[in-house]
Amino acid sequence: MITEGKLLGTGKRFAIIGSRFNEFITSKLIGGAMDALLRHDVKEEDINTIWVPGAFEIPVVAKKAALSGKYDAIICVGAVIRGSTTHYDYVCSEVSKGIAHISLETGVPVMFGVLTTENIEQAIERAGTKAGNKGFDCAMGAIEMVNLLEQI
Ligand SMILES: Nc1c(NC[C@H](O)[C@H](O)[C@H](O)CO)[nH]c(=O)[nH]c1=O
Ligand SMILES: CC(=O)[C@@H](O)COP(=O)(O)O
Repeated sequence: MITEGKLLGTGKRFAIIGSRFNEFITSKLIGGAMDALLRHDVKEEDINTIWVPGAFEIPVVAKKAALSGKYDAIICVGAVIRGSTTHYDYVCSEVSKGIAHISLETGVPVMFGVLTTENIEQAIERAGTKAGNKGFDCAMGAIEMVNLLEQI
């Protein structure tokens, strides 16, 4: 019987990929992810934080990380905030599709922690204020997925 995923990251290795666009949000998401990992028995030396220019660049780096065999899970965080053109739609669509595809293609859990918001306020709310920290949540999901996949 597959038990509910354990919430310990003992001995597991994680990559956190953050996009520098809206860095003031991404840095909070990375902090939340680090907090979750360290609180659940992951060693600091087993966490590699990688910065990319924007969310659109996350998938290519996530794919290389997943194929490297160096990580048990990959946590992708960033903030795509709608502007005045349709660029937002294309970035969000490609980032989400890309991340999902890598997970399925490689079998490595690649967590989608990229905020896609209508405005800055919504992003701030999800980066450690009244709506929690999506980076923390994604890291907890990563720990659960690593343990769960070991049991299947
Ligand atoms: N507007 C946002 C972007 N745009 C930049 C793209 O992600 C990409 O870096 C560029 O199109 C070059 O390939 N990125 C974000 O992460 N957040 C945004 O709000
Ligand atoms: C998500 C984006 O790419 C967006 O912030 C860019 O802003 P704009 O659509 O005003 O060029």
